[in-house]
Amino acid sequence: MKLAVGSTNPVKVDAVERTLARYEPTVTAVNVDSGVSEQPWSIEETVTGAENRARRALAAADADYGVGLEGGVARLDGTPGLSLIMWAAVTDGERVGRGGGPTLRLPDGVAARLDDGAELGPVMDDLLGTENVAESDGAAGALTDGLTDRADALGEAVACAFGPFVTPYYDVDA
Ligand SMILES: O=P(O)(O)OP(=O)(O)OP(=O)(O)OC[C@H]1O[C@@H](n2cnc3c(O)ncnc32)[C@H](O)[C@@H]1O
Ligand SMILES: [Mg+2]
Repeated sequence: MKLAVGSTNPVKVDAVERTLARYEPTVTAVNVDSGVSEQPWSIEETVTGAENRARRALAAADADYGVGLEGGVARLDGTPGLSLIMWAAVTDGERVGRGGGPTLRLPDGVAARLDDGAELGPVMDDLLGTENVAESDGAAGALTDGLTDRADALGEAVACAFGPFVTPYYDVDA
């Protein structure tokens, strides 16, 4: 399976490679514009970023599928505070599959800085005393003491987005 991933962030490439290992993927990382803010602030904007990355990656590389991953934040109905969300999109050039990853609450101190216009990656680095945590364990790793991490979390979104392409069930009547 030939895949074009719409990011050069190693954690995103790793998430795709590991999740789809069964299909022995060859992965090309493509530096595309997400077409949304650096820090998406809603489910809609985050999904749109993932879709744009998937389409643009497929257009730029010789691949069977384009895969886009986008991180965002959102205030979700029924939960307090600000949540970190993540979405994946997959396209074969015709259809698009979408899948969400885990959601976790951000600390209120982090949320306050995002409210002031900051991006999550640098704010997490300030909190943790790290450099580029968004390219390794991520907020998901740091805020769970490693019970999960950003690659695993993004991988769940990738798996869910691939459903329509790797099963027959989206094309039949139930
Ligand atoms: O190079 P790209 O693909 O853009 O990788 P990125 O790390 O910037 O990832 P996103 O654009 O999808 O994420 C939007 C912002 O949210 C941050 N972010 C998302 N998930 C994160 C995580 O688990 N830990 C730290 N920062 C995260 C990220 O660093 C950006 O500032
Ligand atoms: Mg980014």
